[in-house]
Amino acid sequence: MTIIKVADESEVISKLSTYVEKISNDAIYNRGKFYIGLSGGSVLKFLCESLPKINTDWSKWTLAFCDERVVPEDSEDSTFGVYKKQLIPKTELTEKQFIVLKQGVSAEAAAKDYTEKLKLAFNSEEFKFDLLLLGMGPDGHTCSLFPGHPLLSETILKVAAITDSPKPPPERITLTYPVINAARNCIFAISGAGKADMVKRILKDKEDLPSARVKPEGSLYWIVDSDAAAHI
Ligand SMILES: O=C(O)[C@H](O)[C@@H](O)[C@H](O)[C@H](O)COP(=O)(O)O
Repeated sequence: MTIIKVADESEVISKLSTYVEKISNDAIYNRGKFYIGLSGGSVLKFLCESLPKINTDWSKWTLAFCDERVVPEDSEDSTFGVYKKQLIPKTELTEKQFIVLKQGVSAEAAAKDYTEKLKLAFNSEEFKFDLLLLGMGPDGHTCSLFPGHPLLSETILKVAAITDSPKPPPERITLTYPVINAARNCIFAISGAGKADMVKRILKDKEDLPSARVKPEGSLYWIVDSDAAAHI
């Protein structure tokens, strides 16, 4: 694990650009494609600002979601809805490159459908992402994997439904650890004093919280600004 401490949120955003640029260009050079998993919450804002700055072959990108809220795409709670408005117009990406949630069905049906879409995108039963961009909530959750939730021990499903998310909205789909930990790279991007206590509990005290269970086969980076890193 590499911990990268930076001064503030704008440096989190510029570090993210540097890492995503390098990882995407390596993947495209070595395998001709780049598979990335995006998150919502504060990471969404970081990515909408940092991705348009990078030099890459956008046509080789496939974009999926580490988790997504089961809401209509035009709702402001839809993670894809925000990327559609705030990222696509600033890059050469097209909507077709995003693997999106099926609309108008239950969380469980959406999770099954998403699994099928990932199988097609990867042309495999194994979903090996080049990069997952992750956020961490103040309770230590990542994706929609919350402390104490039974989904933490899911080993069969690759994409699971959750209908009792403590963070609203309650219905979501999420990647599970077998997929997260198969990734070639995972990056947490964390900013602000509100995350400082949890950053310490995870990175210093090594508490067994959901974000601490992200231990990919590949590389793991935590980009943390000085407010979030205050206690480490
Ligand atoms: O749907 C969501 O909210 C996200 O996809 C989620 O996984 C997010 O990354 C964490 O909840 C952290 O969010 P914050 O960075 O806003 O605390």
